[in-house]
Amino acid sequence: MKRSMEATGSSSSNQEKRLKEDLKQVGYNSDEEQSGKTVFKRMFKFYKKRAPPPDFSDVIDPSIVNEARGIQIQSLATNEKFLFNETHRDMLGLKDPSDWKVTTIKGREGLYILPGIVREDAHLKWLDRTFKYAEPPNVTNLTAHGTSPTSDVLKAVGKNLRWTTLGVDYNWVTKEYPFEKRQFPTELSRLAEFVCAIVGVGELKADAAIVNYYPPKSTLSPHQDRSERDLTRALVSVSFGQSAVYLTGGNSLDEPVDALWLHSGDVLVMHADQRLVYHAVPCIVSTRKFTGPDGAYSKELLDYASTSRVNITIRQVNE
Ligand SMILES: O=C(O)CCC(=O)C(=O)O
Ligand SMILES: [Fe+2]
Repeated sequence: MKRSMEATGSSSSNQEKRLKEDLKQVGYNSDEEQSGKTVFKRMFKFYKKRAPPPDFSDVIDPSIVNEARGIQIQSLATNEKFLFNETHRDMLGLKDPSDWKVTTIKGREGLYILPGIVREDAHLKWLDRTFKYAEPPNVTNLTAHGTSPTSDVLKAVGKNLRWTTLGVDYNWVTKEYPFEKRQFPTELSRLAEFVCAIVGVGELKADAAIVNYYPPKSTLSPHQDRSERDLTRALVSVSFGQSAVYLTGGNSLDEPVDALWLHSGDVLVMHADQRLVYHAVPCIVSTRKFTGPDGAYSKELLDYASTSRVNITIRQVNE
């Protein structure tokens, strides 16, 4: 996969220039500037920095067309085969696909961003669910320490929760998925199946998900998701709560990197040449407050939603 530097306006030399200027501002000397870090690691560090906060003016807003950066937005032609029904509206909380828009980036064929396709009234319901997902028998980062609660996860350990694996459980140490699987939430497989059908990236029989919980200062380091057994299948990610700067690069850490905003209710699809690219979340940025209908959600959930972020990546691991 090669990207046209001119077309996207985000050539590595431009990025290098900005990063160097920024490094100078924070008092790094030229030896450290040339420390041999990859383009991706420098970008990650740039956006991770908190004091002073980074300049976000280069972060792409996927809901705005930007010719210079190669950002295109299209409506999705809805096909009668995928008629929107009550399940999509009520269980998945999706907007009618005739209102969906899909954003693509020149040179990143296979990457799709669907801004705000989850209905406003469904964001808190999804966030609430993500803490139910963290209950046994599902595995969390706290399970191995024996501190994963059996109920009221948010109230009990919300600040320490980082991830939950669902369905076929990813093994973070061996970076492998086992062959056995547990029951997988229907709403997640339906969401991914529906999105993939509408975007037109082939079938996805989702059987695994990783839920990442991001309290305000947390990050996710640059990585590729390559352990799923069939890498021709798309990966579908959906975000809730506060916004993230999402970095998307190439198949190596030295290729150009784009920074995108991902907001609550946005879906991102990685497919084809974009399925294996390095990506990362260097920072969470507070952009909105959640109030919700009176008494419908706990104070803890409203606080979490108003300060933190949750992302679910839905995957097909087995054939
Ligand atoms: O939080 C995100 O947007 C990305 C999560 C991710 O890359 C992963 O779970 O593999
Ligand atoms: Fe990932």
